Parts: sequence; structure tokens; C-alpha cells
Amino acid sequence: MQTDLLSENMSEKEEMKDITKEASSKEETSSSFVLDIHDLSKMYGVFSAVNNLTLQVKKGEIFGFLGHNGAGKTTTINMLTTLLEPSSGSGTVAGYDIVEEALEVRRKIGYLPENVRFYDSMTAYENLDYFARLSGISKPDSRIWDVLDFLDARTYAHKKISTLSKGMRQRIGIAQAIIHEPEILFLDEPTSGLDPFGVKQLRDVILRLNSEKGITIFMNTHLLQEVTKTCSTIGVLNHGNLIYLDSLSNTMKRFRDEKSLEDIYLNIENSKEE
Ligand SMILES: Nc1ncnc2c1ncn2[C@@H]1O[C@H](COP(=O)(O)OP(=O)(O)OP(=O)(O)O)[C@@H](O)[C@H]1O
Repeated sequence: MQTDLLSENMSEKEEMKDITKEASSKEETSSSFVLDIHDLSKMYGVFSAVNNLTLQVKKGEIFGFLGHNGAGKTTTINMLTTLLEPSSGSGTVAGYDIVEEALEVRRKIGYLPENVRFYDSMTAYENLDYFARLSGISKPDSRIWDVLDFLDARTYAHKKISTLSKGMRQRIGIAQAIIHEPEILFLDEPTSGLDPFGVKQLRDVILRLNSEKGITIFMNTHLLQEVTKTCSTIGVLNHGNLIYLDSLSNTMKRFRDEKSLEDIYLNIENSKEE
């Protein structure tokens, strides 16, 4: 990948607000953060998978959480979505404590895990109806069609999940994750296993969810190009430690001499090793 591509990606982002700069403003109040965690850690026995993670994500951001395999990204998302109790530290998501108010957090978030699970012998509509009722939605039918229309997935409604392609399963997974109109959507490696066309379609969906529905996005990924095309802010996790946090625009400026996204990433990782 050449610098031309970097510039092209950057020009797409030039109008994007410098979110990190704003987030660091002293006038910032905690209420403008949809995610606010302090010294969050997770130990598996004596092994520290996530180590004193402190992080804020503003409403409306698309946050890209980067890291190599085993860095601790999924463990972090599992803590933020209340699936896993932290060993220490504290945090709020959508204003609710991730330990003390886990049920309230769950009502306010959507989550698309890396391998989303459905009832495969049921249709997409039946799966969504089940989740909509579980979420206590009063008029599930109209909500399901609204979401399917937004995702351009109406034609798949009455197909069995087992007959859907990976890309379409992901789309129904997103429908399930947003059926209850969450404030923040967590995505764990959402483009994993998709072909280039599927990757582009999913990227467009993520951008529209953010711009048209106002949903804050927290996305785990190791695909660097996806980050430049989607995210406003990036964090890099390395062996459970947050080693980098800044807006995408600042990152591109800071590393303007690097030839590729991979070089930027390696520069960030190496600078921590030194
Ligand atoms: N239940 C568990 N018990 C023990 N160790 C675990 C457990 N779950 C995860 N780990 C370890 O914690 C570390 C972080 O794992 P995690 O899945 O959070 O990383 P990741 O960044 O999401 O990686 P990947 O991109 O491969 O999914 C890894 O070393 C992993 O082996």
C-alpha cells in the first residue's frame, strides 16, 4: 500500500472532527462519554489479559480498537458488555456501572460477537422476533421491518438462517444487535471471513448506523485499512496494555512519513518495546 492510498483515505477524513482533541478538553464532562472506564483489568489466574485499561469514548464516535491476536480485545469487549466481570477497576457504559448495573447496561448496548449465534433452523424474521420480544419491544413486527429496511435485508426475512451467506448472517446479526435501539454498538472483528464486497457493504452499514442513527460504535479489528475508512479514533492494545490512543487524523499526521498502514502500526508497537 502506497502513500497515495493513505492520502486518499485521509482526504476522506479531513472533514472529520478531531475527536480526541475535543475529548481531552478540560471542559469535557463525563456525561459526554458513552463509555468511561478506569483501571479495568482482567486476570485469568496469574495471567493478566487486560491491564489497568483507562479509556473514554465520546458519544457519536467510531472507535477502532486495534491489537494483535491475543492482545486482550475480546476480553475487553466482554467486560464492557457485562459478559465478563472485571478483576479490578471500574467503568460505565451509557451511564451505567458495568458491574453494579449490568442489566441497565445490556438494555443500552448492542453487541455483534465475532461468531454470531442464531437459531439456524428458524428464519431471519423468526430469530429477530424472538430477540425483539426478549428485549421487551412493544411492537416487534414494525420494528423488525424498519431495521430490515434500514439494512436493505427485507428479502432475506423469510429465509432460514442456515441458508444465508456469511455476509447476510452478519447483516442479520447487526439487525439483532440494534433491534432495541442501543446507544452504543460493540463489534468484535465484524469483517472477519467476509469477501471484499461483503467488507465494503458492512463498512457502509457501520457508517450509516453512526451518521443516520447516531449510534456510537466500538469496533475490535486487526484490519488496518478498515480503521482508516471507518474510525474516528483508534486505540492500540498490546499484551493487555493500551499503548496508543489518538484521533485517526492526528495519527496520520504524526506518522506521515510512514509508507503504509502496516508501517504505522509497527512503529506504534515498536516504540513501546524500546
Ligand atoms: N477464559 C480464558 N482463560 C484463560 N486465558 C484466556 C481466556 N480467555 C482469553 N484468554 C487469554 O487472554 C489473552 C487475551 O485474549 P483475547 O481473546 O481477549 O485476545 P484478542 O485480542 O481478542 O485476540 P484475537 O484477536 O485472537 O481474538 C490471550 O492470551 C488468551 O489466550
